[in-house]
Amino acid sequence: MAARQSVIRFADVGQTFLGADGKRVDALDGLSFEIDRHEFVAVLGPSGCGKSTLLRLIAGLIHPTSGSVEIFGMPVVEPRDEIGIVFQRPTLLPWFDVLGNVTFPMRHKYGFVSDVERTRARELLELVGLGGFDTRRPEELSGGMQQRVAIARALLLDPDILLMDEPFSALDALTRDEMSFELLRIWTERPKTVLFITHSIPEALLLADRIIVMTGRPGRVREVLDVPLARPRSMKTLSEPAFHELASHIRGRLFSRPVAA
Ligand SMILES: Nc1ncnc2c1ncn2[C@@H]1O[C@H](COP(=O)(O)OP(=O)(O)OP(=O)(O)O)[C@@H](O)[C@H]1O
Repeated sequence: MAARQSVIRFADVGQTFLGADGKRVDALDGLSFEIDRHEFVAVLGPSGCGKSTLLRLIAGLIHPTSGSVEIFGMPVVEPRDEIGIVFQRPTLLPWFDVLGNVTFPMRHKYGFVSDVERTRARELLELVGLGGFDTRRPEELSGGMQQRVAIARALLLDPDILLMDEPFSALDALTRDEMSFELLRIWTERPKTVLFITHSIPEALLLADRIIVMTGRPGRVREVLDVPLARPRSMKTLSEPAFHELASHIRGRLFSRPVAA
């Protein structure tokens, strides 16, 4: 069996912000966990518990007030190419066509896009099911299609780590299920370490190897749960008894208060 390799490591991380009213907001407190290479980990927690903050820490967009955040054993000091990010909204640039949007990270980083990268971008568009859509404008695409473009863009620099912040929450329920299965297919074809933030217990169970369940603010780890559901997962997975047992367990954890130590 291959040795486990920790890719993301949070050690006793605390994050405090100063609100607009000058009051201190403790967003995270004593947060510790590790994520292994090519693991798919979902993060579930009540609104405002610091899930996006956790993602921004990994992305190097903010720095922890206390504790340490490491990627591949090195503290995160700035945004890195090893990380691709997909947000809730696709945030496509309306003045670029689909290909221009997917290749944007290259243009932003190097000031130009090579033919090799254009070819790679077209391959990624095939991968996300948008082959032949290169010259379309974002406004011509549905929400699900735009989010596929955002996923292709996040994969352009071939990141080891994919951070996804509620990427499907703005989509209708059917498209959301479809996108979940698409993401699993992409992850199988191009293994990545994925951290996926969601409010949806079924979505977390369908996608993840492990689920980090957080407490309310300040966010801490309430439980890290293995998801032993067989892969490949399909619509059938949703009706497995184990799926329902896990969902009800998580629901109980999310809606119970922590017991004082
Ligand atoms: N830059 C900031 N300045 C001040 N407060 C902030 C800042 N960023 C986040 N916060 C606060 O930190 C807390 C955690 O925010 P965060 O967005 O990480 O939560 P979340 O779990 O992602 O929320 P949701 O599930 O509603 O998206 C919230 O109370 C938020 O208001």
